[in-house]
Amino acid sequence: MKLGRLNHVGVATPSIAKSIETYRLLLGAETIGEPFDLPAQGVKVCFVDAPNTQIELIEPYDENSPIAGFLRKNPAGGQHHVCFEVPDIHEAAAHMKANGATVLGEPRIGAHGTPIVFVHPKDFGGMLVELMETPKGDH
Ligand SMILES: CC[C@@H](C(=O)O)C(=O)SCCNC(=O)CCNC(=O)[C@H](O)C(C)(C)COP(=O)(O)OP(=O)(O)OC[C@H]1O[C@@H](n2cnc3c(N)ncnc32)[C@H](O)[C@@H]1OP(=O)(O)O
Ligand SMILES: [Co+2]
Repeated sequence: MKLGRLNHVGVATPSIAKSIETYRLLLGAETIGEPFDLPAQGVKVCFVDAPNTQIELIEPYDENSPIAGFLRKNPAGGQHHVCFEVPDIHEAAAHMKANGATVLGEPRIGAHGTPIVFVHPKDFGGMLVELMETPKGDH
């Protein structure tokens, strides 16, 4: 297991459109991608570029979204997860499990087109962690 760079901070929002306005107005964000749907992950997604990482705005795709419960508890939205890159997702998931952490499901393809997996917030002091395999060529 080798900890890689902070790829993104996931921020749940009831409205990506409204959040984009806020990031432009209050933070001066200039490079903001086009929002897109990821039905397989139950979210709509939009990336806001910061110089050293990205903010991943996520809005529920439908009522079965994994972030629906979070938004019921936090109706205005909020910081939802942090995503660290790892060289090998299967090795990282096995390492987590071997050390007693709760890996949520099997690796699947995430918003950057590489495999991701989530680790339960109880294993990280209340912070939901996403692991993402470093895209080929970024090593
Ligand atoms: C865009 C695609 C992809 C990418 O490529 O980047 C993504 O980022 S997708 C992001 C959305 N997908 C996921 O979050 C998938 C993994 N998440 C889950 O499996 C669940 O959300 C969860 C973490 C297991 C929580 O399940 P849920 O049923 O929503 O919550 P509970 O109500 O049962 O809560 C249990 C417990 O956990 C606390 N909690 C819930 N969400 C978070 C969170 N984001 N951060 C911190 N803590 C969280 C919740 O408050 C409960 O705590 P207690 O009340 O103390 O038990
Ligand atoms: Co994410």
